[in-house]
Amino acid sequence: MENSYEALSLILDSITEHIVVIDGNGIIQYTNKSWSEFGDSNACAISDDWRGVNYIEECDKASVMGDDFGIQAKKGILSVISKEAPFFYFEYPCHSIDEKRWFTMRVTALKMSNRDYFVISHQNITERKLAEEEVRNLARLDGLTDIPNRRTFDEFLHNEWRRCLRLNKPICLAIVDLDHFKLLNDHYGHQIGDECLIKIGKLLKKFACRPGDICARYGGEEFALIWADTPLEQAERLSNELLAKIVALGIPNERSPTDDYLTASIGLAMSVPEKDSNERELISLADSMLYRAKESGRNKVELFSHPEALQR
Ligand SMILES: Nc1nc2c(ncn2[C@@H]2O[C@H](COP(=O)(O)OP(=O)(O)OP(=O)(O)O)[C@@H](O)[C@H]2O)c(=O)[nH]1
Repeated sequence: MENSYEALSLILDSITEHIVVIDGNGIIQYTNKSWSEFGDSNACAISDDWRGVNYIEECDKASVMGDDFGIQAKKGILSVISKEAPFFYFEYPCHSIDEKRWFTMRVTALKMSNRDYFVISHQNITERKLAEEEVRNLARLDGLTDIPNRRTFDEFLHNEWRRCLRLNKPICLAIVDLDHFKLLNDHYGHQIGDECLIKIGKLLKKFACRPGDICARYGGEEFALIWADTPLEQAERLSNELLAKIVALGIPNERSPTDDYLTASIGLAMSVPEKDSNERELISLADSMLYRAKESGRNKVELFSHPEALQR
């Protein structure tokens, strides 16, 4: 095969990685075709007129415009130029208006004609990132109802508890347990039971809309909702609304001794987290309120809050 500059340049132009070579001062010496094409399609001014452009300064410009990855890229390039690191590698998001995208950036040193150069290559890793995101989502969600699972719920509550502690804000937890669900399962079959759980999951999603909210499948026919930074009266109103919506689904449960249609009971608890307290107290309070709701007739909300929290 021909061993010429032209042949090597054609080879570099044929690969999908975006490659740019800079000198020790950051001045661009070479770019391959993929690099220029990517620049063109993303309206980068330096894509075709790159001669004399300082790549490191371009990273600076990106960071001034709020791109933290520009700062990381610059640090990485400088660490290889100063021989502090043998190479630099990082993954960064670079989303366009209509598409999620991720890239890797790799910086390696290159000695040519006794001069130091640095090869910076960018590779599109969007496919891998989307697959990883999908796996992460599957691990976070309950397989039947497609809402967060117990593990996600526990993590979320732990974080929200600490956030509300820092901000001195109230946090509410509602444990929602379907009434006489065993009778529904036994009478109509497990598959119909599953369909009910899916409907309840869909409904719960509508009750967890803000960033501090979550709904989750807590156990078999038990669900949970967290409403962070929410006063008890508002959580009580939401809980009652949820019970009414469950009845309005009109799911028959004719063997139930308490109602002809599927209902639920809710144990609701509110707390304003304090130092040395933890979220387990809130869970056990909501649990005991749920027990009370079941004991006192079902299809109702029982609530608890620390008396001092009520005064805030
Ligand atoms: N179809 C279906 N049923 C489930 C699932 N997980 C739990 N269950 C059923 O939920 C029922 C829960 O029964 P219990 O704990 O006795 O509660 P309950 O009948 O709702 O009675 P109360 O809570 O006292 O009103 C059991 O029959 C479980 O088999 C599931 O994934 N699918």
